[in-house]
Amino acid sequence: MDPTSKNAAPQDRRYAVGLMSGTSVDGIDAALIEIREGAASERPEVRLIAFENTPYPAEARDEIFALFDPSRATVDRLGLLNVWLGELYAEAALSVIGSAGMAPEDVAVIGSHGQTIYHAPEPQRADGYDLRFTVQIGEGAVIAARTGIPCVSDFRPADMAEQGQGAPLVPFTEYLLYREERRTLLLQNIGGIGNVTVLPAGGGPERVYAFDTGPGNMLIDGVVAALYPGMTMDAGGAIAAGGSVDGPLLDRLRQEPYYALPWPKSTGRERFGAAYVAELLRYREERGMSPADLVATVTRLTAWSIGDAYRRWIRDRDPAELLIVGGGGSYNPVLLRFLKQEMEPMGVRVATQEEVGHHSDAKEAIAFALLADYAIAGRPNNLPAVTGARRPAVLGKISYAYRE
Ligand SMILES: Nc1ncnc2c1ncn2[C@@H]1O[C@H](COP(=O)(O)OP(=O)(O)OP(=O)(O)O)[C@@H](O)[C@H]1O
Ligand SMILES: CC(=O)N[C@H]1[C@@H]2OC[C@@H](O2)[C@@H](O)[C@@H]1O[C@H](C)C(=O)O
Repeated sequence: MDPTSKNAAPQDRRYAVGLMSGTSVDGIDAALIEIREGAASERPEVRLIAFENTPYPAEARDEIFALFDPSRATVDRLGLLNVWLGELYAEAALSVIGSAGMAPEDVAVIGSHGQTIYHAPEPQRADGYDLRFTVQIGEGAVIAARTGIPCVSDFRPADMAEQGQGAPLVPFTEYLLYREERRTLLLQNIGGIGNVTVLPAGGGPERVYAFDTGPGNMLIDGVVAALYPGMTMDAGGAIAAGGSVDGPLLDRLRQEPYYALPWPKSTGRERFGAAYVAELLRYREERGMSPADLVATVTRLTAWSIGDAYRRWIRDRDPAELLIVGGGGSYNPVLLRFLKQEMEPMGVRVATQEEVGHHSDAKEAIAFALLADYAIAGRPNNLPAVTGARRPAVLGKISYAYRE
């Protein structure tokens, strides 16, 4: 094929960087991957070459949290943080490339998820239009300018423009990379929010579905940060291990209407953020509950919500053999123990990404590298069955770099 033709196949072997900064705002994940076209280009082969996590500077982290409150997210602050994060993301990309002894010229594309500041996937009626929007910041033009590498960013709006939820996007790459002929797999990410992807045995892309199960670490982190000054997470589940689950509170929390909503559905801080945590803290004070008991209870709730999602929406249609847990929650042994107690009686084995030969932390960054690789080639990279979009779309906005 003429390599200059518009339809030229992408280079056989290429390198891409993926940047992810998730809803828990713990930092920037950067993955450098090698992509090779698989047989008949059906399944790309991906190899992780380098991975780094750079914590956000405290100042930037504080500003991100401040802007989660829409009344404080004025255009001047949002505009500034957008380019500020662009600088931080560019540094993270250059650093992971350097760590592998490679140069920016070796890398074909950067895919940057950005920082979600606000997500409003349900249509809002205005002027006769049904409007959905989502705000991810971290300016792609800055990333491209600093690195000299084309950057694909802002992936979600193109899916929403087709009436999709704009989330979750990672199932597209999970389908490419994990699907099996004989086993139905559940891929459960426990980040800030929890989300599950169902890959039915031997099924095509139209059989995949995925949705947010509810809180991931968001409630655990929120409660810990409020009750244990200086801490941002329940590292190793140490606090939950010393507490007991409060049955009446757990029962009450299970009534949250989100769990009973049918998919497609997605959620975020708007539902399980500061206001929700403030209510939990009030309840604890009124009842004189110990801090550790509250942490244990929200840990149990998080595991329950994952089991509940399987019981309610998945088990009857796609009985699964294995649930693979990824995201920071897989480093919390108490959460994992509770999750096993939920899933194993239903015949689903629980394993971590590491236990099946992958990397929990790098998974989403790898996904955005691969999504960018599709975007830059003009190939559709959403799963309409998953997001609810009415048709496939090419997600991501491209900022080209000027190369001398
Ligand atoms: N050693 C650990 N012990 C307990 N919890 C941990 C540990 N390491 C990470 N976590 C939890 O994982 C969270 C970060 O998870 P992750 O990086 O997967 O989230 P994210 O990518 O920001 O979120 P999302 O996937 O929802 O966008 C931390 O905030 C913390 O709650
Ligand atoms: C709007 C947004 O940032 N959503 C995140 C969030 O964090 C987990 C879950 O909620 C998922 O829907 C999504 O991220 C991943 C990367 C996704 O789109 O697949």
